[in-house]
Amino acid sequence: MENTLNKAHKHTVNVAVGIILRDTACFVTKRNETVHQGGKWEFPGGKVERDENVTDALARELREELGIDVIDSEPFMHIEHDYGDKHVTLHIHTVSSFTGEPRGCEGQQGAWVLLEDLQKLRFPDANKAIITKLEAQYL
Ligand SMILES: Nc1nc2c([nH]c(=O)n2[C@@H]2O[C@H](COP(=O)(O)OP(=O)(O)OP(=O)(O)O)[C@@H](O)[C@H]2O)c(=O)[nH]1
Ligand SMILES: [Mg+2]
Repeated sequence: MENTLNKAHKHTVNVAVGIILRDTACFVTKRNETVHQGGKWEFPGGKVERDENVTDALARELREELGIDVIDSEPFMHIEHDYGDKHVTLHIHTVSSFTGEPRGCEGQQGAWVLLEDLQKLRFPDANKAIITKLEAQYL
């Protein structure tokens, strides 16, 4: 059974994802139209590189994408999702301590959104469980 699982998930892409929290809002960005799941909102982050752990990848991606330095992050949840064209494993952390002011450093749109308003935005399908858990935990 374990072999079957390993085989099925051999091509999963490991992604470090940050829920940037301040009071009752979180900072989200919009994915470029041309990329996988383009045009949808996302929690900032990106692929974990070889020889990198999730915490390091998260810090690197948030520095590159938002220009912030993570002081502290906490594991929030894991999600595996198969988009058909791509299988992803999201390693999601909450980030409530950081320096700098987040902005879209790579030209992407960014916004502070109240947690209660997240469900109004269009996110990739894998993100539904994140929003459900955030609402349950913080609202
Ligand atoms: N960053 C991020 N990726 C997500 C989320 N939800 C989700 O399904 N993904 C998927 O995770 C995958 C990797 O994320 P990414 O495109 O940000 O990776 P990256 O920054 O390293 O991009 P690059 O290496 O192409 O420059 C994408 O296929 C994306 O569709 C999310 O909330 N945030
Ligand atoms: Mg990214």
